[in-house]
This record gives sequence, C-alpha cells and structure tokens, in this order.
Amino acid sequence: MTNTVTEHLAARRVLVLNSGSSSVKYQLLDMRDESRLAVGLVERIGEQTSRLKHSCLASGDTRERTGPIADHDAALKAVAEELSRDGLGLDSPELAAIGHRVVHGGMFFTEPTVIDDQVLAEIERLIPVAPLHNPANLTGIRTAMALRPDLPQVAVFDTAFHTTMPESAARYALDPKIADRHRIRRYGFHGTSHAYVSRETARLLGKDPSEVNVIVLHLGNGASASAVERGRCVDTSMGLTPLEGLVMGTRSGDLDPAVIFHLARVGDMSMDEIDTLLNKRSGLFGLCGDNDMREIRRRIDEGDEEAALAFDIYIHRLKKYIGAYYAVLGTVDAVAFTAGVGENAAPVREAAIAGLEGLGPAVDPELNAVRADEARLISPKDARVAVAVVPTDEELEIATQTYALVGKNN
Ligand SMILES: Nc1ncnc2c1ncn2[C@@H]1O[C@H](COP(=O)(O)OP(=O)(O)O)[C@@H](O)[C@H]1O
Ligand SMILES: CC(=O)OP(=O)(O)O
Ligand SMILES: [Mg+2]
Repeated sequence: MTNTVTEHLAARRVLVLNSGSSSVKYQLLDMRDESRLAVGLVERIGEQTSRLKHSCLASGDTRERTGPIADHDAALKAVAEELSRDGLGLDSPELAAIGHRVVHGGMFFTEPTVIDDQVLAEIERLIPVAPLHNPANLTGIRTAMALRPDLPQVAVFDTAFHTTMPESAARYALDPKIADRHRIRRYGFHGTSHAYVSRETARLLGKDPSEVNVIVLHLGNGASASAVERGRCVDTSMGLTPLEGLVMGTRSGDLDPAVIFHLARVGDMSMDEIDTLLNKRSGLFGLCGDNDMREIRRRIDEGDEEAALAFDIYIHRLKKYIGAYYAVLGTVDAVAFTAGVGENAAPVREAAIAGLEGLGPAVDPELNAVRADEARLISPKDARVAVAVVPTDEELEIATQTYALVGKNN
C-alpha cells in the first residue's frame, strides 16, 4: 500500500460536486457522522450575474460573491478558494475522495465508479444523449482531477438506480436491431434522488425498503416519476434522455414524436432548433413564460389565465403518471413528493392527489400547509395510502456511495 492510499484511509471527508447545466451545487461532508462542513451553490454560470453562495457550517459563516463566472472550470476554482478560506481547501489531507454526480451513465455504469481515462471517455461518448448535463459533469471532474490528481474521483450516475427496470419498461417499441445499434432504450435519471427518497419514505412508514412499494415524484427544474417496488426501480418517466415524461421547467416531456417531423417539414425548423425548443423553451416556460413554480402560483393568485392553464397541464401529466404507476405496481404504500417543487409547492401536491381518493392516497390540507425541512407525512391518519414529503439529498447519497467505494477499494 502506498503512503497516499494509507493517508486516504485515515481521511474521512468527501467533497461532492453536483454540476448542472448552469450551476454547481457542492457539499463537504465528514463521513464519520455524515455531518456537513460546508455547502454551497454557484448559479447562472456563463452569465454576467453569476452568484456563488457558500456556507461554512463549522463557523456559521456565510459568504456571497456576485459577478461573472465564465464556465464550470472557473466556478469550481472559485469553490476551491472559498473552501480554502475556511481552512477546508482541496489540499487538505483529510479529504478521502471527491464524488461527482454524472447524469448519463448509459448501459455500462450500474454502480459508482472510480474515474480513469476510460470512464472519462465513456462519459464523453454519452454527451449526445445528455447534452445539457454530461459536458458540465465532465468539466467538474477534469477541474477536480487537476486540483487533486492523487485523490480518488468517483462518478455516481443518475441512471444507475434505474438499471433494474425490466425490458418491458426499458425498451421502446422499435426494431431491436436498430435500437441496440444506437443504444436506444429508456435509461431514466435522477436515480440517486429516487433511491434516497424511496428508502427515506420506507423509513418514515417504519418499514424496510424491501417491504414497500413507493411512487416517487421528483419535481425540480427537471422532473421525473418512478415506480419503486420493494426497493427496486421498475419504471421511470425519463427515457433515452431527460426530455421524456413529466412537464418540466423548460422541457416538454411526453409528445407525439410526429410533432418533431411536423416542425421540421411544415414549420421549417432545423433539428438543432427543435432540440432547443423542446429542451429549453417548452414545459412551464414555453406555456406561460415562467419556469419557476413560485412565480406561476403568484400569477395564478392574481387571476392570470395563461399561468393557470400551464399549472393545469403540469398537474394533468403528473396525475397520469401516478395512475400509470399504480397499474405498474399493483399495490402502492406511499406517494412521495421531492425536489424544489415537490418539497415546497403545497398547491402542486394538493392538486396532484385531488380526485385520487378511489386509489387510496389523500392529502390533509393542514399537514400539507406545514413548512418543514424534514421528511413528513401529509396524508390523514386513516388514508389507505400514505402521501409523504421527503427532502431529497442527492449530495449525501453521492457522498455515502463514494465513501463506501473508496473504503472497499482500499
Ligand atoms: N418555495 C417554493 N415554492 C414553489 N416552488 C419552488 C419553491 N422553491 C423552489 N421551487 C421550485 O423548485 C425549482 C428548483 O428545484 P430544484 O430541485 O432545486 O431543481 P434543479 O435541481 O433541477 O435545479 C424552481 O425552479 C421552482 O420552480
Ligand atoms: C437529469 C435532470 O433532469 O437533471 P436536473 O433536474 O438536475 O436538470
Ligand atoms: Mg436537481
């Protein structure tokens, strides 16, 4: 065993980087007790109004920087500087590993993986099926590797939790020769969140994950639903790319694929224009010009009909997926809401469950109105199926998986 490896064995901290298309979320955790030492967010990367918000939980100090941060490389260097100012820099011998969220892992990566040149090449090869996410993930990894080349860097894939889906759910109704040649199948995303939230929901019910069936609704800017049967994913709403499924902040979700031919032939749009339209200018934003649920609710309260219709379309799709996953699972023990919208928007939870009493779930309006940071039930005591709000913690889940892998390898 080399000295470096021995040092890593003694080290107990993991830095987690969750690089999104225009943001980086990060956390530094002490894995002895899973406590957070520092957390932060860099937003609006590439714009003039970038913002870095950093909190050191040990000292209670919070700092904010505004001004242009050109790209993910610059963002990560700024994060490293902030950590150094708190004596928590990347050069610390306490650091055991860096864990990276990687959105698309294709068919190859079913487990967290220590990153080497081959892994980097595979993540790069998958860019066409995760164009908003994998490039940012790669920059994060490369910058972190340059800052600490001696440290294990671990990739934790959004797709991994969904690799248990049966072929009947994972395959599209396409000629398998064509589908296999181009690796076209349903991969699913947000898996780290679906895994964490389904387990936490079981815990809330006082059960083991292997004893319960849960429908998880991850409603952030990107949004996806999953059907989790006894701890294993059996279906999810995102597909080859994170475009399929629910109505999202800026993504359309499900459409008749012929809409694309129609836009190309009759609308005279190029493939790139259609790609941008469906990924960046559709969903809630396309429907009403706003992708933030807070703003949409505010407009609805003021009587705005365009915002009200966008909300109704969002809810209608969500309800359809809840119904579909009832059929997939047969019996359901809980429906769990998570991510920015799911955790915070009580009207979304209320509207999505309204009318589903025949299937079992119900929402208690008073419990639903409570604002809290911890996992909680919002269904009445006598509801046949529980409804839960479970704050997701992708960073903790990534840190746990990263630390377990580094420990195992050493
Ligand atoms: N208090 C709130 N009420 C309603 N919606 C909220 C609230 N806070 C955040 N959101 C919604 O959550 C979204 C961000 O969710 P998040 O899970 O952080 O997304 P992502 O990880 O995809 O960036 C925002 O765009 C907004 O629509
Ligand atoms: C996969 C995906 O949609 O991720 P996000 O919600 O972070 O955009
Ligand atoms: Mg997210």
